[in-house]
Amino acid sequence: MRTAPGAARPVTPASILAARLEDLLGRAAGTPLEDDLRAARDLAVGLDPYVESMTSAESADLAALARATAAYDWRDAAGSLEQEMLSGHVEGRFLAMLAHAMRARRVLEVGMFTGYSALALAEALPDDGSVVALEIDPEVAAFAREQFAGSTAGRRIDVRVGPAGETLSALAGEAFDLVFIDADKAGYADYLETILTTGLLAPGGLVCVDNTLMQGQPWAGPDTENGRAIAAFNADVAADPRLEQVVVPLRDGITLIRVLP
Ligand SMILES: C[S@@+](CC[C@H](N)C(=O)[O-])C[C@H]1O[C@@H](n2cnc3c(N)ncnc32)[C@H](O)[C@@H]1O
Repeated sequence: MRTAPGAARPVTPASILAARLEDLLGRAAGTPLEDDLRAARDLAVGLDPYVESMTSAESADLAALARATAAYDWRDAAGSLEQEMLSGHVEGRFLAMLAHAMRARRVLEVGMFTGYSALALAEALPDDGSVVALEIDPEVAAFAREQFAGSTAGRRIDVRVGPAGETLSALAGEAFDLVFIDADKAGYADYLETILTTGLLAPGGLVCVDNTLMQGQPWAGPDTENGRAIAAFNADVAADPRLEQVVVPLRDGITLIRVLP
């Protein structure tokens, strides 16, 4: 279901919970549960705004990119693109913080959409750093390139258009300090395996994988294709003796993965 410009729907476990509690509170008006439900609603509804307000602000370039993405009518776009795909302020700051902490120079993104996370990462790199951003959809890649052209750090982003399975193979021989996987969920397992086994991850490098909570579907349903893909991916990573990982419950979940020495 693609929303009208500006009217984003809840797509994270916390925002879905908040919307459900809001609905329950409306239905419980005048009952003995009303006060307790209001307290639960306030806790859930206030979480994201509080986290946002206590996180360093996004750059003017990122704010403009987010505004342009929200203003665009994705109902006309091919495929299943929608404004809710954009990672946004807090996740962008989180990725940038990781890039800074690691002193990353080379970053790889699998699944760029309109370029929010690519630009957030590019802003965190030194002048000679670069982000290689993979995207299958040529129209959204053109949208992102336009945004990058009007930004300060956009020149550090190298966009490669095509199916990630193919563009990853073409990158063989290059090594990246930080890899962000955020494309089709059914492809995650293959992307991670390719990255781990073809030298794309530099020694000491980190892989970040987005949407690993998938709106709560792996533990609370409903049963969807994406939910099943993420549940299987998470279980495989958890059982992989080569890896150490932590699932960070930020937005829709980000798993950080490193290869054990
Ligand atoms: C969740 S969005 C990425 C959001 C982006 N990282 C951000 O933070 O704003 C997923 C993107 O992956 C792209 N994608 C889906 N399947 C792909 C594939 N096989 N190869 C490359 N990109 C793919 C989609 O077109 C979409 O733009």
